[in-house]
Amino acid sequence: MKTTNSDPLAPFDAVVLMSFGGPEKPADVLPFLQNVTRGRGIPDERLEEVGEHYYMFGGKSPINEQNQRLLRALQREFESRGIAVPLLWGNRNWHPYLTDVVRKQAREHGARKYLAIDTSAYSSYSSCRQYREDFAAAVSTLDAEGLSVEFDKIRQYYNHPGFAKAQLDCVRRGLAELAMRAGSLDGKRHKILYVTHSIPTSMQESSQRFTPGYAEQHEELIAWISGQLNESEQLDAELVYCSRSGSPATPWLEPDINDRLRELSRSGVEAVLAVPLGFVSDHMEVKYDLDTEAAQTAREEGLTFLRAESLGVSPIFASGLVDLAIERAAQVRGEQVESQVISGSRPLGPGSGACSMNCCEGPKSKRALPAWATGSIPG
Ligand SMILES: CC1=C(CCC(=O)O)c2cc3nc(cc4[nH]c(cc5[nH]c(cc1n2)c(C)c5CCC(=O)O)c(CCC(=O)O)c4C)C(CCC(=O)O)=C3C
Ligand SMILES: [Fe+2]
Repeated sequence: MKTTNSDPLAPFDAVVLMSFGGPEKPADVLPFLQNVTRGRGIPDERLEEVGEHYYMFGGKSPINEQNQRLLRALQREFESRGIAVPLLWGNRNWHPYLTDVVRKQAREHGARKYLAIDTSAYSSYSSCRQYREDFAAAVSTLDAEGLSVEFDKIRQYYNHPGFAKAQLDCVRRGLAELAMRAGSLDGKRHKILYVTHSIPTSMQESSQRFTPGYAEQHEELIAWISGQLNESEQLDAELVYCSRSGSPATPWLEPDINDRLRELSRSGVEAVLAVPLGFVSDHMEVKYDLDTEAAQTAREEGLTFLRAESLGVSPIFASGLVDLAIERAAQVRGEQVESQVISGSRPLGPGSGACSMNCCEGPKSKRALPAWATGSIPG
């Protein structure tokens, strides 16, 4: 992206890669799960079950190492563009916590204005607004300690060309592998399942009040990817969900990938390429819910199951994130910026790089929380 400013990230004093966080060792698992589910009404049985997923992988989530790799990729991208702003890493649910990282930076370097790059591409309470609540909590905790800080964040980036092209690459490589294994691709026997994290249908509804909703954003990206694939790469594709939690009485987005695999197998499908579209790297959901559980379901059904790579530290993805940070900084400086989006999509928000003030409203219990309204463009 072209910029006339000598510091393309001005007025920000630091950039923070903001993520979910995950346990490092078995003793971390329970306190981590308690952090995640505080006030969220998740049944104890579900917590025990999810705890088992972590113990199965030695009590260590893959997410922190993935974030450290992404951090290094972003740092390299900063260096190649001559960006000297410090790059930090903070989490919502585990060390290093956002508030601790920002406190240190504010104390030691006087940094006040932070721009967050978060690891969620789509709009929803869990993937957008909850991060803004984290910023609000950090602001108020640090304010009480006499430290004044401010946050802004890049927009949700499901329709940014960097993210989208990096996903397309993963799909293409997955299809090539499927073609190699099966001899060739076959529209009748092979299928693409795009997989994302399920959310309660109430959360889906609140995600679509001002912008295309969580599910619709995935559908837009899937349509774009399908349009980019060659004729020889065309397979039927659909969106399915994983990682449902909460009470069975609460409706969540469906179909679940396991249910869909069983149906597909019974309708004559022989091989499936699962694309983890909702995850930017190999999180526990990818390692357990897809590579372990869904792979097992497929085996039981006699289906060939291939999992496309997740983005990880794809250079197109990392460089896209830096473009998004530059875009946001320019908007905050009041410059006219053209938001880059894939064809058939439009930027979120009326001229704002971020979600609108009232988007992605959370459950009633959380509504009183101040969400740091980046861009603060109402509605
Ligand atoms: C949309 C979405 C994303 C994608 C956007 C983003 O990345 O932010 C995401 C990411 C993640 N979710 C993660 C882990 C968990 N999510 C849980 C629970 C929940 N997730 C939800 C939604 C999402 N979650 C929801 C609606 C709940 C129910 C409770 C509530 O309403 O808040 C629970 C509690 C147990 C359970 O019920 O499963 C755990 C342990 C990890 C870390 C994985 C690792 O360790 O690698 C990551 C990256
Ligand atoms: Fe989650």
